[in-house]
Amino acid sequence: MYGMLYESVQHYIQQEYGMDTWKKICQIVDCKHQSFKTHQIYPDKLMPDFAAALSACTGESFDFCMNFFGKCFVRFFSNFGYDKMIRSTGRYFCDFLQSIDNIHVQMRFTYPKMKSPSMQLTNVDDNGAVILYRSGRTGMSKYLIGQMTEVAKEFYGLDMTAYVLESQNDICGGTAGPIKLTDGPLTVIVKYRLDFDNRDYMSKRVNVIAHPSQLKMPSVDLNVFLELFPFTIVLDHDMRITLAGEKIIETWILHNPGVNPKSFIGSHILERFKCRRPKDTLIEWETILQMRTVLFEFELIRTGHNRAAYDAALNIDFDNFDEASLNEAQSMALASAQELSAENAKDDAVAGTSKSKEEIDPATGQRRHSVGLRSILLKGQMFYIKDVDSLIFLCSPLIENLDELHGIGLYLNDLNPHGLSRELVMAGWQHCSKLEIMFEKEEQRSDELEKSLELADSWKRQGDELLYSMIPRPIAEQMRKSEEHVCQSFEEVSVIFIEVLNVYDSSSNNIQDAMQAVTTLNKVFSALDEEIISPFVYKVETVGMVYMAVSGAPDVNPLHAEHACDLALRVMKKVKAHALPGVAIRVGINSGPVVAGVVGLKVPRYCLFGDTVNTASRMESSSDPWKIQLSNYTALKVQKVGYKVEARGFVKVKGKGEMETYWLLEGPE
Ligand code: HEM
Ligand SMILES: Nc1nc2c(ncn2[C@@H]2O[C@H](COP(=O)(O)OP(=O)(O)OP(=O)(O)O)[C@@H](O)[C@H]2O)c(=O)[nH]1
Repeated sequence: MYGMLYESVQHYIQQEYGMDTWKKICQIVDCKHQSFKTHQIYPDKLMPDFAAALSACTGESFDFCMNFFGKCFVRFFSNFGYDKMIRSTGRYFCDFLQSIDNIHVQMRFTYPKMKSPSMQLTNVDDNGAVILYRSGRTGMSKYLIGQMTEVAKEFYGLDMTAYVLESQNDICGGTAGPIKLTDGPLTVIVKYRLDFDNRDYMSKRVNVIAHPSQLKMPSVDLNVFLELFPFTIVLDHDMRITLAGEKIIETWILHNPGVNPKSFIGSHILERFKCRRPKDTLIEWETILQMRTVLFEFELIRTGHNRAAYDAALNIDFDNFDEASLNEAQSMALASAQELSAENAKDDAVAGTSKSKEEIDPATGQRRHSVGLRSILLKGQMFYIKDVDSLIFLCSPLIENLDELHGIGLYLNDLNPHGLSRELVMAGWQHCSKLEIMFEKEEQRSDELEKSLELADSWKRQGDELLYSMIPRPIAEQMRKSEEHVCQSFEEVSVIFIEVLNVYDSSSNNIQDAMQAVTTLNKVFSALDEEIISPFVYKVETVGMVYMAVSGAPDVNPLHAEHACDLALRVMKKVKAHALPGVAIRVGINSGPVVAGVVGLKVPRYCLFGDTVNTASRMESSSDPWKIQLSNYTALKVQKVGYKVEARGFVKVKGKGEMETYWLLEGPE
């Protein structure tokens, strides 16, 4: 499915539910796309997966989400100026409903690989209408309701409610989980009742009075139609071709060399054509009579393989058919035509059962090339002509560009001059070449955008890592969300100070010594960093040879004293194992209340304030090498849970007087 539909989903989920929800949905769906390219095709199943993920994130039902996506699409396509197209479809909502097919068909140049649904208005009344939706995709029926509701409201000021009257193969409908959206063998058919105020349309429709001059006009001779529309065919109640425009017969012969040209007239339409749109339509008089507002597409069945056979077959005199009189080329043409038509019949038999055999080449999205000529696709509507009690398929060939025109074996002058076919081909051709340039430019731009998004993403990640190294992640995220300054008080934390000893003799002026000291210090501090296990312990800062950490902030942690002691014991062991010559460390820990906050603008730091910090620092500065000194309060806390401590006695601590302290010997068994 084209990226435009997913762009609308992404845009409005971000707008209505926020970027975090969108990111969460992408995670659930495992969607790798940072953005969607309008004209690129993505897997169909993404749409229901997004709906199921949004349903899981918001608690809304799956159907609600698909309905929401349909509304998003209508709001979004105005960005492409398509709202003008909707407004121009007609004065009334019913005019629009009858034009949806046409809208998609007209979009073929812009979305050449589009496999759009077909819609058919089967009934209109003062209170609304009944519409039949056919599609090769499952799960989109509520999406369509969202689209129609939004168009009714936005473009026609109508409050419309839609509900499903009956449906075939539609597995949507309240399913909470993702559903498989496949272009499978099934054709989804859903009949909706649309309730809205339709009195204006009905009144104007009934009161259309033919101009008096029209009443006297003679009925039109069918042959005039056939001249005006040379690809037209006329059908009787058995759906047999009773009349046909000269161009369609000529093309049929071109595509079926060696088959009696006269056999075209009188044959059943399905002997000569495959109905491409609407899919799986019953080609019977009564059914088609109900579908006069629907756009049909019929593909000419061809056994055509090359011009030589065609040229040879041209002079076969089928009226006085005498096999013996055929020359070699004509006999070959006849034989290969019969052989290919048998093959075609076999193909159709296979396609008939699987119904999924697409004539569309999945790689290019174009109709598969025949061995020689391309098949021709006729697009038009079925009209009932009362005078002759016949259906006329008023159509013209759907040709996207000059290459396709040649591929079918036609020329511009084969297309009726007054219809738009020629302009369409030329416009299509120019349009396509312009579009191709635009697509390439857009592809480049979106690749650049994709790359810059990835680059921005990696920069953001690096920035975040840098930020989280200065400020704890929860604090940084809190700061992102609100402008106000972050400052918190904690009832009880444990602060750890670790000083690295004998790394550097400050009296030495020797550069080598200084560089050696930096290397050693970096080694020790890196070893300490590896022991910081978030969120139990957080590294606050390093000042000179001193490394400061805290347990219990920013994430409150009742076991802060234990985690602080565990860190100290691990670090002691690790630095000893490094056996750096002459280097030793000493550790001090204290527990108590602190105030924590981010200070500074240039290099914002997460700092702790309070006497607890000062005392912890004193525990370290008055400790011995290779020793862990605990304040009295911390020692008693951890002793209760099995940590082995040894009383050091009373120590004279600067600014604190005599303090009873303890050595930490080891952790609990
Ligand atoms: C006016 C501009 C519109 C454009 C450019 C447009 C284009 C498209 C495109 C590109 C697709 C995807 C098909 C594919 O990728 O194979 C699509 C699908 C679809 N469109 Fe439109 N569309 C338009 C209007 C509408 C409107 C007004 C409706 C109905 C009210 C509608 C109903 C649908 C539905 C139901 C699908 C889903 C495919 C499916 O059911 O098979 N579209 N359309
Ligand atoms: N690294 C670090 N040390 C701190 C912090 N807060 C206090 N200290 C140290 O804790 C010790 C005791 O602090 P105070 O009681 O304020 O003593 P002071 O008079 O400011 O500093 P001294 O000159 O060391 O006595 C001092 O050595 C401070 O440097 C801090 O946030 N980070």
